[in-house]
Amino acid sequence: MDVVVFGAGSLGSLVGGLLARAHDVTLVARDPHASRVRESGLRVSGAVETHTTPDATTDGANLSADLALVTVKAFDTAEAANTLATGEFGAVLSLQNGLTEEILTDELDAPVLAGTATYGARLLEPGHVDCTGVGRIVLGSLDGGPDPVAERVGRAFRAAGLETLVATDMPRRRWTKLAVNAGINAVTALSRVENGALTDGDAAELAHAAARETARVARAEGVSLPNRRARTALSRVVDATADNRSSMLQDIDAGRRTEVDAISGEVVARAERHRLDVPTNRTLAALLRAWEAGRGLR
Ligand SMILES: NC(=O)C1=CN([C@@H]2O[C@H](COP(=O)(O)OP(=O)(O)OC[C@H]3O[C@@H](n4cnc5c(N)ncnc54)[C@H](O)[C@@H]3O)[C@@H](O)[C@H]2O)C=CC1
Ligand SMILES: CC(C)(CO)C(=O)C(=O)O
Repeated sequence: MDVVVFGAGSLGSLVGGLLARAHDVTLVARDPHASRVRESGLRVSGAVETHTTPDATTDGANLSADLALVTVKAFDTAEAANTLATGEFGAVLSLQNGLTEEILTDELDAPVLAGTATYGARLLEPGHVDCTGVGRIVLGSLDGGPDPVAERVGRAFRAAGLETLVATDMPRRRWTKLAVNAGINAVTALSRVENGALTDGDAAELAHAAARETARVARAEGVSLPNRRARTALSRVVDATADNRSSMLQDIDAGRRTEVDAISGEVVARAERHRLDVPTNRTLAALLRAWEAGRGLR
């Protein structure tokens, strides 16, 4: 399979590097990472050790491939979609946090698949990505149900040794992940604590309230996500990732823009469409956006 990875930073370099063990991969990345990969290949270290030689470019326009994998940060999705629209792809798959697929479906003719990734990745230096944890990629039809394109992509991922599940219930999985991120990411980022601090107490209650509100909005969107399921998912992720600093907290630590708009902000935006009030997400989004504005990041 030919694969273009649009936005090869941490996650895109890891997944693209692993896919290059079995497929023709082109990374769309920034320099100096792109030029280093072209010169010396891509080193993957940590939980998976390998060295592969994907192609790499800084120009994502006019490319064509069987699959475009979108791994830019959520706030770069619209620009990525505009650039990808100049090319031709058999399918497009996002592995980003937050609800970004709708931005891709608006711009692109190719079928857009939904995906989630629990692999951990960190770009250590140009040409070198660390796999901080082997997780799983789950992908499938954006609307749910069986999908031959998703099956084909799943087989290609597994052929390259990536842990991959093709699921028929992506709507519920996307919203469950959003509920978990709306709870954990926003609360840990604002209170500067590891995920494990949300095991109990007031901060945990706040995270669960954000997840519950998200589940309510999911149901208004026609997705069956009971509060109980969102609560259990959040508690499981807190336990499984107790020592993690969430990606949003890492962004705050590094003084970078966060993915608030695609997580808490998206819950608020969708709630408004259904005339629902989501006061916890509204407050969390406002505080995160105020932090970004105060640092000139928005
Ligand atoms: N890093 C991780 O372990 C995981 C990340 N994710 C999600 O994956 C997405 C990406 O996260 P990271 O890889 O950590 O972010 P990152 O910031 O390391 O990578 C994104 C890359 O896209 C590049 N980029 C953006 N626009 C571009 C353009 N027009 N042309 C070329 N390059 C462009 C940026 O320069 C950056 O290197 C986020 O939504 C994140 O939440 C999900 C699971 C795990
Ligand atoms: C699952 C979780 C909350 C792990 O930290 C995550 O997705 C993130 O940090 O973005």
